[in-house]
Amino acid sequence: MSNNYFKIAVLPGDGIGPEIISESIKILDVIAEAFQYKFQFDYGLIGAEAIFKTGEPLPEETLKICKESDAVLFGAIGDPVFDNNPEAKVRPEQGLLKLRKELGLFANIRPLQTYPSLIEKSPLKREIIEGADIQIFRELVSGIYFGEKFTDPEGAYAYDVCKYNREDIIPIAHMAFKEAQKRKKKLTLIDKANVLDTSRLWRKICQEIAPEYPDVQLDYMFVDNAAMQLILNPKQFDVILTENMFGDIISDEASVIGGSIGLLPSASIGDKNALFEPIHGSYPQAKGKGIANPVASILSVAMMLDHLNLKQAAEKLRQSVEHAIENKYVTIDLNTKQYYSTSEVGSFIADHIRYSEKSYYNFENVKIGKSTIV
Ligand SMILES: NC(=O)C1=CN([C@@H]2O[C@H](COP(=O)(O)OP(=O)(O)OC[C@H]3O[C@@H](n4cnc5c(N)ncnc54)[C@H](O)[C@@H]3O)[C@@H](O)[C@H]2O)C=CC1
Ligand SMILES: CC(C)CC(=O)C(=O)O
Ligand SMILES: [Mg+2]
Repeated sequence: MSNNYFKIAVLPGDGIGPEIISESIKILDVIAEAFQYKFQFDYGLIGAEAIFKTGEPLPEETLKICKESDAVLFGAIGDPVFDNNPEAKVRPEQGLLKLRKELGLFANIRPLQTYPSLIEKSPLKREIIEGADIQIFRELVSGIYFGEKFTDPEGAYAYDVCKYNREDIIPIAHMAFKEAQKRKKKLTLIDKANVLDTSRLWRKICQEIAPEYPDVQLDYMFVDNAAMQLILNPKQFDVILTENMFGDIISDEASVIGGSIGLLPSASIGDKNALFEPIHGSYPQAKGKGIANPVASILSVAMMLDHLNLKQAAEKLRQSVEHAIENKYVTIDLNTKQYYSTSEVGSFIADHIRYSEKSYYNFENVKIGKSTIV
């Protein structure tokens, strides 16, 4: 990887995937110009689109592009054709799961923050959510999503096995402890150790590792209680560490604190590869309507820039996203009375980067799209 030239694998996927990814590419083009970087975009098929075109949810060619990249930018996969057909053997989600496994992306980091101008938009009360700031570390390549599975041909029973090895837990646990050291020094392991052997293994390993991080307070919480505590008192959390399925579920729940799932980005990190994706899915009901919030994907780009060590560009991008949100330049999920389209929000953020980097930014220079006022 040279200092200013980066190969980015781009996998738009299904549903709103292509729409949000096209806003992220718009942003990367502006960042390339403003900061003198060169991004080479190599596009690949994945998910339902890949099944329809090739018969496979993750074609070999896509995997090759990803393995040869400095980072992968992923949109979303999933299509009602498969969601509504339990008999389908080849499914879009298999493409994403296989990609995560093949790239060894063991840690999925999902940051959650609140924005002052969105506090009133949340169904939760101001005093509960104001200032909430949580980093979720979700294990991504083991557990029940990857265990042995079976469906009885007669349809009488089915099972999915949840299995964890020590080696699956240790690396992500260290990452989470280290992150807690940089923050408020509190790590909460969310599990179901009162029932599950796998959860007891997670607790045992965290207890073994904890003495290496004496400044970090390690807490435990059962996942059913955690689902409640996240809504009752999210400010009690700093860094959360959890297994694959619990992390999937509680992070969608936690997105309500920020105002919309359309705001939450993520980084999936492995030893050799890294992939950046919103936490949401393909939101098929919104496909082609221009209403999807592109911010989760755009903030995933900020996480990608951090990973590529382009910290200044990442910081500028985050400032521009905040500027858009604070100026109420948002999609319909955040303001049903006055809203902008997916591409208008992307352009507003891109223009803010462009003009403020050239130091002649003022609000007049920014193209104001036509908002819809209800
Ligand atoms: N990483 C991925 O690619 C994921 C894929 N999926 C797939 O996506 C499909 C739809 O799944 P759902 O359970 O409906 O989850 P979803 O995350 O696609 O949508 C759930 C709800 O979240 C909101 N939402 C999601 N993204 C948004 C955005 N960018 N802007 C504004 N609002 C947004 C909408 O209200 C939507 O009805 C399924 O096929 C599922 O398997 C689901 C989760 C993750
Ligand atoms: C669609 C699944 C494979 C994953 C999921 O829901 C997620 O990673 O958030
Ligand atoms: Mg999910």
